[in-house]
Amino acid sequence: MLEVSEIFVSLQGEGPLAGRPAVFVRLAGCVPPFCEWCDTPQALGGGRRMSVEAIEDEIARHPRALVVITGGEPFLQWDTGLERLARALGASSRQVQYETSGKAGIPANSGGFVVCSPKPLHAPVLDPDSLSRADAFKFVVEEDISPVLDFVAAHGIDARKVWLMPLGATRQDQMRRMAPVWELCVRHGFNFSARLHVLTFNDKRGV
Ligand SMILES: C[S@@+](CC[C@H](N)C(=O)[O-])C[C@H]1O[C@@H](n2cnc3c(N)ncnc32)[C@H](O)[C@@H]1O
Ligand SMILES: Nc1nc2[nH]cc(C(=O)O)c2c(=O)[nH]1
Ligand code: SF4
Ligand SMILES: [Mg+2]
Repeated sequence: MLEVSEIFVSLQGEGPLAGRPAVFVRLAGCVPPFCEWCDTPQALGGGRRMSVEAIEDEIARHPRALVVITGGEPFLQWDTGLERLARALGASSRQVQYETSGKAGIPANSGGFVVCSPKPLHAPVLDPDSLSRADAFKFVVEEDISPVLDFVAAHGIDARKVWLMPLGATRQDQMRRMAPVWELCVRHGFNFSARLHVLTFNDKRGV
């Protein structure tokens, strides 16, 4: 069984696969300390208990090539159902992409494209083996980029795997921070990620 916050169909709004049609499975529960600016506080506690088969059935109703598994912290539920769901999706023609902070670890055989969004306050609990399994890193930037540069240097991360994304759960905050974050990407040779769903729908949920 898995604790689910929501399942919805949309477009991937951020990161390396932005723009792609996708089914989103948002698993419930995260590891404290929570990010003070988390834009999905409804997913930090418990969710609706669903069997892996029921989630597969729900996903099957939406013929999208990409399944984004997010949260909360999805890998918290690896041993209690997510591994089984990942295997079932792997056996289908779907591509899986994970959104993770990395603080619950990243399994060796996730079978998907892992986008890790490390937070400075979690850095002490992130294990190097897990981080080596991330396919891309998406850092949320408010203003000061030095924690990102320190993290990238400490873990020897290739700039081509790094995306900077402006902090902000509203259109107004995104608009305000896009230019400075864009400039930081230009200066340091990082990729830029907008938050397309926020720019398009502001702080609406389930998009
Ligand atoms: C809600 S989190 C769920 C996945 C995982 N817990 C994580 O943090 O990566 C999904 C993505 O939204 C980002 N995010 C959350 N709140 C945000 C905010 N206020 N502004 C910008 N990005 C935010 C996270 O960094 C992460 O990349
Ligand atoms: N459209 C859309 N794209 C997203 N990419 C990652 C999301 C997430 O909350 O993990 C997200 C989300 O909530 N909506
Ligand atoms: S790790 Fe992700 S889900 Fe958890 S509090 Fe931070 S942004 Fe929210
Ligand atoms: Mg989101």
